[in-house]
Amino acid sequence: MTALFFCALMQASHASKTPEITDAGAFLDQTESLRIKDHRHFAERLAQIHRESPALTMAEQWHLRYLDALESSLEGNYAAAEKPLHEVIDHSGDPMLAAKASALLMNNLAVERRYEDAFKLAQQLTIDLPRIQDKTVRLQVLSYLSQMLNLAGQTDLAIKYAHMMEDTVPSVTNSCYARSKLVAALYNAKRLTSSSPELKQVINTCEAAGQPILTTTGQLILGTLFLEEHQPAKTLSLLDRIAPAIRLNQYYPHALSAQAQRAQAYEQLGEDEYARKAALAALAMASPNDISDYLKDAYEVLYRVAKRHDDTASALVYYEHYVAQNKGSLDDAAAQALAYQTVQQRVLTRKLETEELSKQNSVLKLQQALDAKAAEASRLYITLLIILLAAIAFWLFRTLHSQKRFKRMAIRDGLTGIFNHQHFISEAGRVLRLMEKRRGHACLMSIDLDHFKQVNDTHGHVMGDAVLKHAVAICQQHLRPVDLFGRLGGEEFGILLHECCHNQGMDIANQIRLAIEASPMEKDGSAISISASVGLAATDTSGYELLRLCTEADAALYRAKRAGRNRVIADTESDGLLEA
Ligand SMILES: Nc1nc2c(ncn2[C@@H]2O[C@H](COP(=O)(O)OP(=O)(O)OP(=O)(O)O)[C@@H](O)[C@H]2O)c(=O)[nH]1
Repeated sequence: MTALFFCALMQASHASKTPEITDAGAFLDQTESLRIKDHRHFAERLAQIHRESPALTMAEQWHLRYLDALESSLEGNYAAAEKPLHEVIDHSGDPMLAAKASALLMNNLAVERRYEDAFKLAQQLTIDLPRIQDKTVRLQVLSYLSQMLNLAGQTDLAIKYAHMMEDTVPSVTNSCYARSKLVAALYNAKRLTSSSPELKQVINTCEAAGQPILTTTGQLILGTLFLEEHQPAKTLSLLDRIAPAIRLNQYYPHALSAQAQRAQAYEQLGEDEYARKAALAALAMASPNDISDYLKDAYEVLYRVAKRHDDTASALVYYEHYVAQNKGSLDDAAAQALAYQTVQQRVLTRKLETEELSKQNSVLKLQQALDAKAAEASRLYITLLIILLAAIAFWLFRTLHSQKRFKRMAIRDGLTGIFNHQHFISEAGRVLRLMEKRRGHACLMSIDLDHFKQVNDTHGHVMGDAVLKHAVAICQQHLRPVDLFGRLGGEEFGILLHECCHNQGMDIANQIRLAIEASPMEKDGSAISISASVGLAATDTSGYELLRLCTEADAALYRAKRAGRNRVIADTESDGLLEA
């Protein structure tokens, strides 16, 4: 019975005049709108546009090619339609036209029983569906999809697409198309009874929409349901009522279906002779190689009637035909279902492969992201480590520098850089103990600049500092690294000469004094004369005790001052003072 809906879109044509082609695009659109309503007029207009060959844009040329393919399809010449439809799909560059071409090609392929190719297109159209925004095209695609899925036994999907059709373009005609697909799917799903509201709706809507073929299709389904519900009288009454419309429509599947139903109804009523005649009338309509459910029903009726009347030979022949039709019909259904499953399986496999690839891709991406993060973290750690090491190094440097500074501050005089008093005394004590052990000699000098107060008073304190540094530098020129040199306070300095006896000490002290005297301080082109008094004590005359050496050197210095300054005086054991 599904076949009733299949390719049932052609309607008896009405003669009408063809206008002149002024706007080719509009002319093509109007022509397309006639494709179902008025096939003859549609064909005439196509012939006209080819005859008059108006100048067409590229888009119009593609549209015309599609309409030519549509015409071939409506004429049943599916082979002629296939190539142009493929060209429109692949090269027109117009997604809506390509969608219409795909839907039409899918329908043609199904009619030719090339189910696998048809379902491949159905699969693609299902994917493209959300992008098909043009409502008319969408309606057309949904209609073909519902039909295809119904063929494949996917009735739930077929019902879903039929509902979507009704929502797409609300109009009586579209409602008729949508409800036809819905009823076909519901019937196939065995969800219809003779009292189902959907059935009444489709008959009434299609009648109101002026769609006689679809109206009759609905009515024939009702007839079949009456038969399934064992109400043959109702079937016959219905068939009588719609007979004029069937004759007028001249639609072969309807005529065949009606005849087969009539045979079944008579058989159910026990009217075997009427049943036999009706079944033979059905067979008479068919071509020798036709395979259909209606022929199967007719042969079944003939077989049972012959059997009941003990016409075994005829019964056997009819039974063979019945089996052939049944097998053909079952084979066709099986081929449809198998093709659908094959395409679905391929799609599923591709999907799984894609998912697997995308999973692998995700893992790779994740890995890359992790690697990048790890590299970033490593860079961060390295940077932090470098900063930390730099901070530690800086801290160490600062600490060592500070320690060095503090150490220096602890042992050196801030102005002159030589040992301070405390460190000089401690070092001098150590060296004297060493000398005492080795039985070596050392000399302790106490040096004091003369009249230094006057330098400060005359030239200022800053100049006084410069003179102090100048005097220290002169002294250092006469000392060895092993000798100790310290500032004992103010303008007074101490020197401990290492491995040095009394006489050597006197010589060095004198050299220093003379050098100071001979090196006046330069200031603004004039010279500031300086001199120093020196007191000397030596271990070979005063022993190794530091306190005694200091006391004696100081006493000698005091005497040098009193004796007139700028001189060296040594304390001796015998005669007290010895002036150099
Ligand atoms: N510019 C400067 N002056 C200092 C420093 N320490 C001490 N003095 C000064 O040195 C002077 C020492 O003076 P005095 O003790 O009277 O001795 P003097 O003037 O050298 O006289 P005599 O020692 O008797 O020859 C004082 O004026 C101190 O202020 C210093 O670090 N810098």
